[in-house]
Amino acid sequence: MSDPVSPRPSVAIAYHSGYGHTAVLAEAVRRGAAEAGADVAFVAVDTITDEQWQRLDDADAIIFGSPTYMGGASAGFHTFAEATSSRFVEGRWQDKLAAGFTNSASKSGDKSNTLAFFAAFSAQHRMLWVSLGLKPGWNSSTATEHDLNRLGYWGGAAAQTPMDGGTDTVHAADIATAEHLGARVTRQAALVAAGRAALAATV
Ligand SMILES: Cc1cc2nc3c(=O)[nH]c(=O)nc-3n(C[C@H](O)[C@H](O)[C@H](O)COP(=O)(O)O)c2cc1C
Repeated sequence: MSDPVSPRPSVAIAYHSGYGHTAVLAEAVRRGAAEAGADVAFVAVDTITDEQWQRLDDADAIIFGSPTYMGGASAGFHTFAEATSSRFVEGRWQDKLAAGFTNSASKSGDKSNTLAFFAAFSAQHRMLWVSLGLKPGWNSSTATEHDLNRLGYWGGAAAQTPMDGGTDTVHAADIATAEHLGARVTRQAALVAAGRAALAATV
């Protein structure tokens, strides 16, 4: 993890995307984190390198992303998750912050399962889960599909993209919600680092 007195938290985004939609969201998470002041590592988990594994190990926070395939995270993400088992044994990611995002074709599409998996996976690594931190959008007669968190998730950022649409069809509100997640995790990581530094100064 970064120096506890550093004001610039290190945030890694570890994602899989089969057809590019989730990659658009990952870019949005990256933008939100960078604009909030993070030093961002951007990792496509199906092509992860030794250097990128090191960036994950060094990060203050890791934000996981995957499309929802067959009611859960994709096989590409699961391959990565299983490859982290030595880190799980060693507790190498213990006390890092964690968060997640997903995308699917259906409005629901069982995305909750994917976010719940990310939370369980993070808990196995003894990480600290950061929720989306937004009220639900698009849930009253005056609300619209352009609201942040238009799909009404709490565990993480969720998006819906037509399965036959190009990467330009990822919904602007979902992109903004993903940017929010990146910024929120960055702020929480800065707070935790500051708190740890303050505690360390008292002993
Ligand atoms: C193998 C497979 C399984 C899928 N399963 C689901 C699903 O369970 N629920 C859903 O809503 N969409 C499902 N979809 C649609 C994808 O979630 C959707 O196309 C998504 O935008 C793909 O993201 P990507 O471009 O990052 O791969 C599935 C697509 C594939 C290829």
